[in-house]
Parts: sequence; C-alpha cells; structure tokens
Amino acid sequence: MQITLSACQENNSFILYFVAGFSNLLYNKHPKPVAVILQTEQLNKRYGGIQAVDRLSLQVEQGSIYGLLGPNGSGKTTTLGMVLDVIRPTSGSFAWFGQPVSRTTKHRIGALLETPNFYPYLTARRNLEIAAEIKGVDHKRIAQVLHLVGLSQRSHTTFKGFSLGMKQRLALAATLLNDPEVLVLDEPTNGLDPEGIAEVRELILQIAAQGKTIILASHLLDEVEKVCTHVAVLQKGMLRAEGRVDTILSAKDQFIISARNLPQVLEVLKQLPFVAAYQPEGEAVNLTLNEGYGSADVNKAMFEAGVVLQQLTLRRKSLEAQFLEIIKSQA
Ligand SMILES: Nc1ncnc2c1ncn2[C@@H]1O[C@H](COP(=O)(O)OP(=O)(O)OP(=O)(O)O)[C@@H](O)[C@H]1O
Repeated sequence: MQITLSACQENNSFILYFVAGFSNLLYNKHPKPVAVILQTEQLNKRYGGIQAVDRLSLQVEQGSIYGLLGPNGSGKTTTLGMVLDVIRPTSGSFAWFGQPVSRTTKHRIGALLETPNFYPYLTARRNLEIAAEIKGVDHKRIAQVLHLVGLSQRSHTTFKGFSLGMKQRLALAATLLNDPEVLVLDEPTNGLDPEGIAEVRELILQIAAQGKTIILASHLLDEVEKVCTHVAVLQKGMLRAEGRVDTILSAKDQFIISARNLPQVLEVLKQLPFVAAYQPEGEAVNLTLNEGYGSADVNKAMFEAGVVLQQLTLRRKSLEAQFLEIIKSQA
C-alpha cells in the first residue's frame, strides 16, 4: 500500500491511478473477452499522394475502451471514417462482430464524430425527442439516456443554456438512444474546458461499465492513459504499437530501492534472477524487473537476504514516455 501511495504521490497522479484502476477493473471482469467487435485487415487509404492510413490491422475486443492515439494527421479520423462506412478504403477490409458492414451491424454502433447540431432554443428533452423520432426510437428511452448522462435534472433547460461539457453529454445521450453495443467517438473532449473534459471522461467510464465497447480517437496521451483499457498508437497512418494500456505502462516500470548497507543491496541484486537491470543512483538503486515480477518479490528477496529496505518505490513510466519512445524508435 505504501508503495502504491508513494508511486502515486511521486507522479502526482492519484486520480490517474484511480481511474486507470477503475477502467482496468472493468476490463478484468472479462479476463477472456468473448468476442472481437472490430477487426481491420491491411486497411489502406490514399488521398492522391498522401497515404492517410497504411496497412492497418487491428482488433478491438468486446468490453474494451480502445484508444486510437496519434498526433494530428496520423490517420485516426480516416480510420474511423472507413470503419463507419463513410470513407471508402483504397484497399483492405474490416469486419464488425465478425461480419461485413451492413444495416444490421450499423444499427449496433453509435458514432459521435462531431458535435451534432442541436436546436439552441429547444430544451434538452425536446432535442432528444427529435433525435428519437429520426432514429425511430420510443420516447420512453429519453428519460433513461438523460439519466445515464446525468442530465435528468436539466432536461427542461434549453440547449444554449448548457455548459460545453453538458452539450457533449447531451450529444452522447443522443448517440445512446438506440442502445448501441459500441460507441465510436472522435476526440470526444476536443474544445471542452477542464470541467467539461472531466465530466465527459467520467461519463465514458460509466458507459463502458454498462458493458459497451468504446472506440475513441484522441491525440491526448493523458486522455488515453486515464480512460482507455487498450491503445493503438498511430503515426503517419501506420500502427506503431498496440496493446493493453496497463501492459504498455508496466512494461518498463522502474523501482527505486535503498537500504543502510548499499554494497550489500548491490550484492543481493546481482544474485536475483528476476532483476533485469540495476543502476545505483546516489544513495539508492534504480532497477527494472523481468516481466511478471513486482515490488513484493524485491522486498521478499531482500528480507530473506537480511536486508531491510528503507525505500521501495515504483517509478512508473508514463504512456507519454512510452509513446515518445515508440515514435522516436520508428521515425
Ligand atoms: N479528404 C481528404 N483529402 C486529402 N487528404 C486528406 C483528407 N482527409 C484527411 N487527409 C489527410 O490524411 C492524413 C490523415 O488525416 P486524419 O484526419 O485521418 O488524421 P487524424 O489523425 O484524425 O488528424 P486530426 O486529429 O488532425 O484530425 C492527413 O495528412 C490529412 O491531411
């Protein structure tokens, strides 16, 4: 507990770990995902001389919050456009729920690519009634989605009276009207103030907690780190890395340990088969462990060797550091 606490304090990211833990918890409810929601195979999009998406093959599992992460122009929107069947791929293929795209598969997907046009002088409820009529959804569903996005109390407020975060929450409510299994969101917090960003991120986690799969494009590392269970890193249309956010995060965790007798610590570290590398740093030692090992293993081994550690903290590499490394190593 102390280790976790000091690691969090060190990175000043209590909330990050809480939210990441929450999103992982959601995912871990289904340790063996039962279904692949979206699969792309060698998807390509060329605009004249620009290769917007380059042989992209990825897989989104049921129940995940899947982040497409990349700088501006890396091909995120084009990828979403192709899988939503609004942009025609130059080559390659994709399947939703194991099937080619069709009216049926489209019905199971809700998309929010840009903020929809609501009527500013109509109330939230009236705007949703119009959206429900367009989608052929029973008006009974309106109260449910308003409740889900936390706007029940504001259903009679006009759209123009909403904060930016509330406007985006209403947009999500409209997307949820026909109860899609999957939500596809392009930069869902773009243009929002910090309060709105927090509201929308919290709502995404709540929606995922109801068993929906979420695919979101973002250029914000921080957003993906806080919200997503899985990430695909895109650069110049190419997939640079893909995997669980916590795996990418923990792949290169470093630990800092110290004890009264530093030479003895170094002597023990030399013997430990699960220590991948270590480096003295002043009075302490910085070490990385082989996959599958953690701080408890270090603590136990040191204790058994008669060393009482004074410090054992996790210096977790941020996704940002990982992201920059990925981009740098493949530039
Ligand atoms: N309709 C188009 N015609 C020509 N080039 C395009 C078109 N749409 C996108 N592009 C180009 O394709 C590349 C990928 O763009 P895309 O919008 O998919 O990236 P993105 O990662 O979503 O970036 P952003 O966050 O800035 O929207 C960019 O170089 C962009 O200029």
